[in-house]
Amino acid sequence: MKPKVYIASKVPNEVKAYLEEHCDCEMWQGEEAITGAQLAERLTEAEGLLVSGNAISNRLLDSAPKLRVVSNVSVGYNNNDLDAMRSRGIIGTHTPYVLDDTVADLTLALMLASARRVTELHNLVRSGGWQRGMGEGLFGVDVHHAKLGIIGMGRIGEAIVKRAKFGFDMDVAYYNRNRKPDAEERFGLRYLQMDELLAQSDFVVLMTPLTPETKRMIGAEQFRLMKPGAIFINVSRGDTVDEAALIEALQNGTIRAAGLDVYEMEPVSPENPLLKLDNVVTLPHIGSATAQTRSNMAMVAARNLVDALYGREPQYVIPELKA
Ligand SMILES: NC(=O)C1=CN([C@@H]2O[C@H](COP(=O)(O)OP(=O)(O)OC[C@H]3O[C@@H](n4cnc5c(N)ncnc54)[C@H](OP(=O)(O)O)[C@@H]3O)[C@@H](O)[C@H]2O)C=CC1
Ligand SMILES: O=CC(=O)O
Repeated sequence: MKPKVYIASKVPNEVKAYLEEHCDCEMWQGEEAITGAQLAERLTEAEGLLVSGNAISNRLLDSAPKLRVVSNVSVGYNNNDLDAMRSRGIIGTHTPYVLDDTVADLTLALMLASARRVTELHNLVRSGGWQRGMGEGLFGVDVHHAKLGIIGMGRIGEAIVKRAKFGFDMDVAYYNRNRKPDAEERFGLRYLQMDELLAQSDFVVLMTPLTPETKRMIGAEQFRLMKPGAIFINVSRGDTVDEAALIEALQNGTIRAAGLDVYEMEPVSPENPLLKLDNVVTLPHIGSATAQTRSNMAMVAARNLVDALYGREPQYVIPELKA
């Protein structure tokens, strides 16, 4: 008998075919993303779950008595209750590496768009505001040769460094929980304590996972330490930043601008003041979302799921859940 699996997000046909070859699959068919309540109703018989973005809470697991494997189609797993999974012996997997370049590309897009005011000027042209030559009031700042400070020098951090150093001749420093001598040597990186990095950088990019330690690691004090011309980019998770402090820093000119892919509340409320500020470029948590990369992520997640269900060591077990 094939193991029963619930596929909670749309996957490409070849991934579906692979899963169907090995598992007895049921798949979410809704146009909108599945809600937590809808997911809970569908897990009573499932031994495996392929999921993208839904919280894996203790409550959800209570409604999934046969579940043995949760395969996340994401590298981040901050929405997985690891204690609850561990206590039930559930294997958890994720999809590192496969999305690094795509997320790094998007990070550079946010840096460029914020520095060169791309969305603000796009809106100005579209609304008929380009009446004569552009004055210096609309000038941006250079990305090339600027100082970049990256907080969280992991897989994606390194992919950002490659682009920034070799594409834009940026002077890159980093702060990380543990120093990375190997990356320092390969890329000629400077290691700085966080306060020093904040004070020196023209661009501050936040690229840590969300953990109890990184929750709101950037707040009013950290924005005060940044240069008045600094541009802040967050592609990690919304809760790594005190969003009220960010809004204040952007409104009162403590920093120049921000490029954001993630928010405290997602989807972000249309009433969120961040959406009304010209010096903010906003994206809908779309860092890894190209067709190729999402498809590749789904295949990695499917392989993780099948391997775990068939008693083989999956390639990417969540590190905290490794035996
Ligand atoms: N917006 C989007 O669509 C996407 C967002 N992400 C987010 O990016 C995160 C990073 O991904 P990835 O690069 O693959 O992860 P990695 O685990 O490779 O890198 C994370 C880095 O952050 C460091 N770190 C962890 N805690 C701290 C801390 N308290 N202070 C300083 N540094 C810390 C780690 O250091 P150490 O090595 O010492 O532990 C590590 O070097 C994901 O967890 C996810 O939240 C990822 C993909 C897409
Ligand atoms: O946010 C996306 C992820 O893969 O993590």
